[in-house]
Amino acid sequence: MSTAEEFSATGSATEAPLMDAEALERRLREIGAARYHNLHPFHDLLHGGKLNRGQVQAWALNRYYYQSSIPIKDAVVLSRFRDRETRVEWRHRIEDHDGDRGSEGGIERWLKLTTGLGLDPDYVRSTEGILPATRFAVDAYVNFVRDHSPLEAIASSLTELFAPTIHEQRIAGMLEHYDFINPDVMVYFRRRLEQAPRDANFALNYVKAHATTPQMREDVCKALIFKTNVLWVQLDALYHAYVSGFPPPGAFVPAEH
Ligand SMILES: O=C(O)c1cc(C(=O)O)c2c(n1)C(=O)C(=O)c1cc(C(=O)O)[nH]c1-2
Repeated sequence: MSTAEEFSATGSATEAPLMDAEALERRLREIGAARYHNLHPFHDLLHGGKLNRGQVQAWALNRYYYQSSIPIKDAVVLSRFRDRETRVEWRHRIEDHDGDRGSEGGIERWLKLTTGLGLDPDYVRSTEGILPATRFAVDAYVNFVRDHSPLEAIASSLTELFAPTIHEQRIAGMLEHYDFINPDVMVYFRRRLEQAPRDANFALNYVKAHATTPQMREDVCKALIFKTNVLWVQLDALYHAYVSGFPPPGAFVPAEH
């Protein structure tokens, strides 16, 4: 059933708002259960210890582009709100990733991982070796929050509802299976275990309160589907390049195959 059909079947603008909000949450959780990137075969390989160090390097290098674009995306989200309360709530997301003078943020924590994996931080920061599909997908996310409604911009962050489970799997799986991974380089994910639930709960409560019509609820669901696709295609591209073995011209080539 499409999201449009589901909402015309289960809700109307005249129904009690609480019911509509609960139906929306159920639908969002169904979308995550069916489409989140924890289901992607690349993650099975990564968390199950089936990749070599070069393939893990390729994943971390590409993922840096996502990490470093998140605060840019969040600055765009913030710019969509005239309402001070929402901006005040949202701005810590930028600080979480950028840190501050004298305090480290998520981007630096990510560089601990890439450096621990043996990648030169200047090379990682340059983003020169990333896959074209990584760049296109991540840029599409930034453009989405600029070009869609502020409600959809917030809704597109809702994949974070499902992130803590995958972060736990990743910490445990990678520490268990790879001798080149140690707890120090996994600090990024440990920190996200506290940050992601707080952010996801705000976004969920926001869309439940502000998506007050069937069309708005439909738009919220579509924004989440869009975002699951942003995540999924990045792993498709990594799989094609580094598992199937077809890196596109100009992309990072691991020393270890
Ligand atoms: O490792 C992951 O699987 C994963 C997924 C996601 C996500 O679901 O978008 C984020 C993160 N990590 C993450 O670390 C992060 O900071 C983050 C921010 C956002 C967002 O959309 O604003 N998603 C995610």
